[in-house]
Amino acid sequence: MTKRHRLYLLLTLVALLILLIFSTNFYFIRWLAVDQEHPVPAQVHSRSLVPAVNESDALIKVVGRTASIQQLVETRVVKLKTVFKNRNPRYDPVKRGLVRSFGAKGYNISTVWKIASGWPSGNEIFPQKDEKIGKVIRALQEAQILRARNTPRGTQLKLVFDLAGKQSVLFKPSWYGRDARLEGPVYSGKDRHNSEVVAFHLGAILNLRWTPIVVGRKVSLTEIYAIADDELRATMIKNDTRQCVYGKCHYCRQSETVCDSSEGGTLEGALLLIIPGKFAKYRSPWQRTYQNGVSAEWERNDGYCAKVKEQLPLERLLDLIDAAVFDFLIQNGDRHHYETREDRVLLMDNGKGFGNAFKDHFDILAPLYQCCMIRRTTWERLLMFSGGALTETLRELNQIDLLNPLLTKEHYIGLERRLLLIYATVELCREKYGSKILK
Ligand SMILES: Nc1ncnc2c1ncn2[C@@H]1O[C@H](COP(=O)(O)OP(=O)(O)OP(=O)(O)O)[C@@H](O)[C@H]1O
Ligand SMILES: [Mn+2]
Repeated sequence: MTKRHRLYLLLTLVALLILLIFSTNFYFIRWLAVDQEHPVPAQVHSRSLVPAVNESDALIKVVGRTASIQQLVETRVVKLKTVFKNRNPRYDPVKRGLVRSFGAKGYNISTVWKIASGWPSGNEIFPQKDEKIGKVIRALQEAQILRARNTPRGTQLKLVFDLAGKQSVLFKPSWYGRDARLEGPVYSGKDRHNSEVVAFHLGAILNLRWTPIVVGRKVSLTEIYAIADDELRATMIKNDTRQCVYGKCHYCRQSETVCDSSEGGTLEGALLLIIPGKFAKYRSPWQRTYQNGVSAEWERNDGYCAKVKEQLPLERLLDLIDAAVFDFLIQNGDRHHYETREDRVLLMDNGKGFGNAFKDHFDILAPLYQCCMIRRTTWERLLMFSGGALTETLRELNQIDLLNPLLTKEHYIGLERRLLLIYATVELCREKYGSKILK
């Protein structure tokens, strides 16, 4: 071999070596991106592979990731088949059954509360179809309020009323008008009483009957003052002639009151029937940090669900995914903790929904798109209410409430828009992993 030949051979070997290193790396990166253990749609994952950034850019990175998944899902919405866009005739008898059950009707005050307290089983708080629901609703709307006090439970202003017939209820007052539009983080603002009522109706429609029974009601704070205990009275003040209250709680301030209206002399609020039984409280695995610019692990790690799967039984995870679907529809991004009854997840505290009809906080759906699974029963129920049937049914239930209209037209439009986003998310998961995503 000449010197020249040896040089050629050496150069060829070096080139081959470089090629080998390059291709191994390429396959390694691809393997990372496919990520079998952490089921996330492939496109979702690769589009979210944002170049590494320094810590101060962390939020941008997080926003970039969620936004790219959202973009992908939004693109998929356009291609949804007609089953997702047309009405499914099967919803109609279900709607009629619900409207009949929920329709307010006459009751006996000495038996009505016992009926309701006998219903809860596991996390199901009321029956699927029972005209006695209408009796409980009417009783909540009409029963005389005998005593009132403050409760420090939770962090926001809440009262406890003792109703005739020996039943206590929680009262969450109205802080906003129906067309309020809250900007900023998803958990902004105070409770929305209408959200509590709508959540009850939506839970019935989706057959996630895990919410308390709730009605809207106007109460006179002047009358409440007369039956309030001393502690509550101490937080009730007059503004001109109107009676106001600020209560005692973590976020209660004398400068932040709710008051009787000047016209009718009443204040709107939601009356929540107290769910009997013992609850356990857990930190949500998808809890937010509640700090601007600080992200939680679930916001950074697309493979986060694999970790949650190691820590929770499948049933709990499926409950949390159902809750995420529910919360995404109402736009409640504040389920920092969840409570269980007989080991099943409750949908308690639904006051942070419907803050902004024009906004879809997509990351509320993270449990669904990060785990890529959903209960088959939930999926089929969602499909039953396609093509506008969801809000048609919801409007009819909402109409039964004394505070109707509970939502503006824009909120109903928002609900339908989000339902399509849920369909598209599940379809993307199904395309990637097949029908095994339905549990
Ligand atoms: N309908 C109900 N039946 C029984 N208990 C209830 C009901 N609603 C709320 N609670 C209890 O009261 C606690 C506080 O209620 P809620 O979570 O609605 O208040 P909050 O002020 O929004 O609290 P947070 O700021 O922690 O979200 C709940 O954790 C739950 O244990
Ligand atoms: Mn809350």
